[in-house]
Amino acid sequence: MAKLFRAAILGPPGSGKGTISKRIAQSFGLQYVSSGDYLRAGIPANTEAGVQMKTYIERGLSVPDHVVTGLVLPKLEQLSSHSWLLDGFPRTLAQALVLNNLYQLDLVISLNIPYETLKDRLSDRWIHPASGRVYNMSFNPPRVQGKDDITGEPLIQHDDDKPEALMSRLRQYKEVAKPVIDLYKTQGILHSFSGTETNKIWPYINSLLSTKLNRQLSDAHQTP
Ligand SMILES: Nc1nc2c(ncn2[C@@H]2O[C@H](COP(=O)(O)OP(=O)(O)O)[C@@H](O)[C@H]2O)c(=O)[nH]1
Ligand SMILES: Nc1ncnc2c1ncn2[C@@H]1O[C@H](COP(=O)(O)OP(=O)(O)O)[C@@H](O)[C@H]1O
Repeated sequence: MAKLFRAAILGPPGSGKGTISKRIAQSFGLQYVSSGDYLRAGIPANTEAGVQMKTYIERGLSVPDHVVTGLVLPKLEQLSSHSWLLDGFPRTLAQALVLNNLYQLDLVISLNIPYETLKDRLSDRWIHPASGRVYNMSFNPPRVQGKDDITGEPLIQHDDDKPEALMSRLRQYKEVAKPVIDLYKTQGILHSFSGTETNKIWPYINSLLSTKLNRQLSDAHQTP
């Protein structure tokens, strides 16, 4: 059996993690595991804890580690025979250490996108709240303006995607992400990509993954 491939993509809100992850999942057949999607889907709306969690998500604040790991790790257990790509997890060092105790990642992609670009993208980001589907009015607009492509339901804009809130979200992201990035750098599995356009970064990520996955496959074939 081919060896399983485990990867994660890191980057600030708006850096294109979701957009790039979907391309990776499609091109390389990895299972896509998004902590944001699981949090949105997994939080019971009608409990006090659920209401509190929703407030974190709506404001773009980090949800407590035990809540996120409690949702993501069981999903990974279900995917024990699959190769996967994590989007948005781990976000904190505590999450990274828990993950590290269970799985050895093969590759971590880190996206470095200038603040001005993030600000422009997020102020133009529209979301279908029930599914987490994301649109951008210039980059990937919905087929009908203001409506989700699949359900036809209205799209909304998050308050925390507005420039005033974004600055503090990004500052918080940077502080929290640094030790996570350092951990993966030390392990020699970190690959960073900088730029302002997803379509220009994508060919480099595509080629990195092709190389890594081919190498992994040929190593697996050589193992007696
Ligand atoms: N203009 C522009 N928008 C982009 C580009 N890449 C992604 N986006 C949009 O920017 C927003 C943030 O991207 P997303 O993948 O949700 O980032 P995430 O928060 O890191 O998961 C979305 O509205 C995307 O459609 C790009 O190269 N140019
Ligand atoms: N690993 C995580 N740790 C803590 N909170 C998280 C994590 N992943 C997602 N969240 C919460 O879910 C929200 C939505 O996540 P996501 O869809 O990845 O959006 P974004 O890329 O804009 O941060 C985040 O703003 C945050 O509140």
